[in-house]
Amino acid sequence: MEQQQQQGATAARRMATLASHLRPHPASHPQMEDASLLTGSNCRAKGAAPGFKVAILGAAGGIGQPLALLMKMNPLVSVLHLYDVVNTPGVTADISHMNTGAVVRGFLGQPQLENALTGMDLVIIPAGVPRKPGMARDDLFNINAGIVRTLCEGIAKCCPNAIVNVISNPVNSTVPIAAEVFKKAGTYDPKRLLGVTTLDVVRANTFVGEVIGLDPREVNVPVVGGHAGITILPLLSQVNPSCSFTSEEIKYLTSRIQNGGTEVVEAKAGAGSATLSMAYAAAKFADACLRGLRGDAGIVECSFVASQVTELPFFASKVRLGRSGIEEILPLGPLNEFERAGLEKAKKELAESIQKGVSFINK
Ligand SMILES: NC(=O)c1ccc[n+]([C@@H]2O[C@H](COP(=O)([O-])OP(=O)(O)OC[C@H]3O[C@@H](n4cnc5c(N)ncnc54)[C@H](O)[C@@H]3O)[C@@H](O)[C@H]2O)c1
Ligand SMILES: O=C(O)C[C@H](O)C(=O)O
Repeated sequence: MEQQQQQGATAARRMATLASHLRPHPASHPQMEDASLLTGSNCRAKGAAPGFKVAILGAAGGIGQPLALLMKMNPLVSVLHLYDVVNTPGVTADISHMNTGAVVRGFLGQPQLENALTGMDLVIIPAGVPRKPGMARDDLFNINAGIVRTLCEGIAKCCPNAIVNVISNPVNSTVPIAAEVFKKAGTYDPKRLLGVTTLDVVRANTFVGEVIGLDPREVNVPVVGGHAGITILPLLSQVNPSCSFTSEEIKYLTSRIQNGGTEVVEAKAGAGSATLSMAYAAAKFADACLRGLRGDAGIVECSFVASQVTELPFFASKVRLGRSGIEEILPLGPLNEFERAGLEKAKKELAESIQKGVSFINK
């Protein structure tokens, strides 16, 4: 009797799956946004393992696509929403065939933004234009500021408690923009808004590993300040494992880390900026946020966040992640003279970039 009931339930589920794939669909693709497949934040999606719900905004882009692939591979993710203004049907179909746990759904264009965001635990934003040779990140402000504002208005409305990871440049301004949007909406929680600076740490670990002859996975370099040129401040005096550098090495490493983005922009010669290493870095950071949400202890990453570590309202430094997002902002630790001088220069530029973002929303 019990066995017959089980067989009946299995057959019904298989029929429903088949029907959902055969049903004519407005977006002409079975994996695209469909109200019948959307679940509340407490429900488990059809066929999904327990886990977190993650949205990527700008998912069809150079970063978005490999990031979608990496998040589909993350066992902590049960539902993955891919939103963009172009090409999400193809990216969604492609990624959804991976036999990993997360259920993937695509959302195309502004009318589908709210469905993309509803019920999300983590929203990652790589939407926006990238640099071309000769440009500074700040040259992207005019286009990307408006994109980030619109997306954050959607977050405030549809998933105000989500952790938000901002990748879109200029990060030193887009994070303050996001904060101002959330303040206006009455949903701002500084513990849940994080600018992604992980690529600076990833690069620093790689370049320092090369110089000292260590596997980069065994190296940890804190990189503080912000995410543009001289605001990127690697603390080479605090490298773990502890090591010393000549002054030539310090100059070389600092400059290479600060200009890592430009190195890629120039090598790509007009075809964009870092996408693959960035997707790796973003996936690493998102995984840390999810492990924090799960309640894992001792998760520490550098990130550009609302901060009292300096007199500036935002600053990148080590933060401890937990169930509520940022649980602690760690102090900078002792800086040497070279780093103190770098910090003063960084703060001047950072203050202007932060103010530019704040004024954009409050003009
Ligand atoms: N934080 C970092 O360390 C870091 C590193 C690399 C790149 N970036 C930045 O990330 C951004 C994206 O870079 P990319 O190489 O992926 O660019 P890309 O042009 O390849 O992709 C951007 C995607 O955003 C989409 N998009 C544009 N407007 C949108 C909107 N309103 N809503 C949703 N999606 C929208 C585009 O359609 C495109 O698919 C750039 O601003 C770049 O400077 C940041
Ligand atoms: O350099 C860029 O424009 C992209 C990104 O900020 C990077 O550091 O690679």
